[in-house]
Amino acid sequence: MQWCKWAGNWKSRLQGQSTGAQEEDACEFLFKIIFLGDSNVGKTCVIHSFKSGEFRDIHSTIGVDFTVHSMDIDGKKVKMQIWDTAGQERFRTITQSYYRSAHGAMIAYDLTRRSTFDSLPHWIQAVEQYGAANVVFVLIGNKCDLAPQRQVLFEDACTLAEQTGALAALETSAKENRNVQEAFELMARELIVRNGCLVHQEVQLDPPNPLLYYDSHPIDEVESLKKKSCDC
Ligand SMILES: Nc1nc2c(ncn2[C@@H]2O[C@H](COP(=O)(O)OP(=O)(O)OP(=O)(O)O)[C@@H](O)[C@H]2O)c(=O)[nH]1
Ligand SMILES: [Mg+2]
Repeated sequence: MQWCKWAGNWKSRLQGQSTGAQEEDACEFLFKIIFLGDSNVGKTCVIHSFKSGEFRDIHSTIGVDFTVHSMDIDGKKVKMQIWDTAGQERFRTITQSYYRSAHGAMIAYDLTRRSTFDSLPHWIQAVEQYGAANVVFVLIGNKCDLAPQRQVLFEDACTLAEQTGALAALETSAKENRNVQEAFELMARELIVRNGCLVHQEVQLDPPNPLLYYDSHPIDEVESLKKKSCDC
């Protein structure tokens, strides 16, 4: 099994205690997450898998889509407002305007297509340029169910994560629903630590193209988050 080499002091961030100030326990959290990456890497499928646990073949995104999914983390209700952007070049100007108020960015590549990994520095730079300061970002190598066609080593993703200050590098499969919940939980835990208590009014709900709202699903224990690479 490959193990993810998290960048930074990830262990303490996954312990749960690091959010332990008593006043936070009563808080609800709302975080805006932007999902970026080249076209066809599987961004929309990963989001759908996160919400429903199911895989569905989906048409290429036009512009930006929006959805909300709730999580329960150590008894705290965390709403993840997810902005799914189109990877196609022709939508870049539109999508960049959605970076501004994001707390976190999931930057995805297709591990069977090297060119999508080579694009990551571009996406990271765009987050730095158009996003707020200190946006938390995670590198997502999707389609790990297609391991025989792999063109990107997991070690390369970990190295890039470390070099660029990413919170982590993970490999996911939207098709087999692997590491998808964990990727979002990792992001949520980090954002709780960094942002503390957020009121809903701080993030405006102004979706350009609303999708469905889904109920919350309890997610797995913290320990399982430490094993976040695919078995592929
Ligand atoms: N084998 C496999 N195929 C996947 C996976 N995730 C997505 N796909 C396929 O990859 C293709 C692209 O998926 P999308 O989710 O539409 O990709 P996207 O990144 O949202 O693309 P844009 O909206 O154009 O930016 C589809 O044919 C999916 O069926 C996965 O985990 N494994
Ligand atoms: Mg899409």
